[in-house]
Amino acid sequence: MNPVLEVHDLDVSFDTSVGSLRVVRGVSFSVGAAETVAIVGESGSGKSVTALSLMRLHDPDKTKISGSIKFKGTELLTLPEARMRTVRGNEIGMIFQEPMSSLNPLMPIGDQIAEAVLLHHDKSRAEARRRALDLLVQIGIADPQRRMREYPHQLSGGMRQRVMIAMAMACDPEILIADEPTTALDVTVQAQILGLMRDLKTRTGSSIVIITHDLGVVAELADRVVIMYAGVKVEEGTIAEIFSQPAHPYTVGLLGSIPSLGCSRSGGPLTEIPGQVPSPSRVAVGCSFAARCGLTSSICLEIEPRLENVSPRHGVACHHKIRTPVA
Ligand SMILES: Nc1ncnc2c1ncn2[C@@H]1O[C@H](COP(=O)(O)OP(=O)(O)OP(=O)(O)O)[C@@H](O)[C@H]1O
Repeated sequence: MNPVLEVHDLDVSFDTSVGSLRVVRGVSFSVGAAETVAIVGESGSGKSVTALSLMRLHDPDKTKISGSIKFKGTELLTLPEARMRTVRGNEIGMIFQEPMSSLNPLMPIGDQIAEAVLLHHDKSRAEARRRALDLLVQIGIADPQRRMREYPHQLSGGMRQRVMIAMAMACDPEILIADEPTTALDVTVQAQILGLMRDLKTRTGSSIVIITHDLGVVAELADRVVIMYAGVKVEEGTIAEIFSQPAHPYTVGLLGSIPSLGCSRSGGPLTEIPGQVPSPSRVAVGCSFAARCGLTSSICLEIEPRLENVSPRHGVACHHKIRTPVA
């Protein structure tokens, strides 16, 4: 089956006061129907910039985007803005880390969800409100009639995120892009929101792109994983490949720093990857992970590794790929 979303050789640069900064470099991935793909990496690895590019939400005067982003075969990068507006929200939904910045503080949430319904469907106001109520029930909000009349500040963080999900689902998108949807929430609420997303995915058959720095979230939700580092895709594979046969030292480092998995996988203590993601203005020649990697040799400092497949759907960009014995 054809992928719903196909990103090929995506490159994103920003014009800044210190010159042009290339923050995403040649990233490719695809998302199939009803598939969940997680884009994972530490802060500054280019995940959000990639997500915003999918929706063409960058300031066009300050951003240069090249490559190709095809949604159901249509090239989005050259689509006229008016047509792009109908794709956003109608066919591709998006939820962000901080729902407060996307919700209108002055409007009851029932009205906001109904507005989202009206924006994308030819319905009467009464029908839109009924659909809003139905969505609140679907996302597990207790006493939805009362909640409809409440304002965002009257809801907890978890409830606000549920409302954002309801708004994104109001138009039955083919694909939902979720940028760190659980990062601002406490652990119990995180688990509830992930459960809700899993439920919706099963019920609606939407594809999902989830952006996260947290491999724990990935384990809960994703079918495939794209690992990004300093604007580059360094590894990609199925969830089983990434968790049981990680081949890039960066992925191994990320896995070692997940509390529950870190202990149980290796039986050893939690580890941290030393150092931090280089700023886009300081990306070095060769492998951008070399400065933090325990396997670095001279070739890593000279030649940027290209992504090579170690199995049909498992690709790795590293001169010293780790071969984990299959258990
Ligand atoms: N509008 C912009 N202008 C200039 N640089 C930017 C802009 N947006 C992002 N960047 C830079 O691009 C790099 C990647 O940022 P991005 O937000 O995609 O990272 P991320 O992996 O999503 O991390 P986080 O989880 O912290 O958002 C960072 O170095 C960031 O400072």
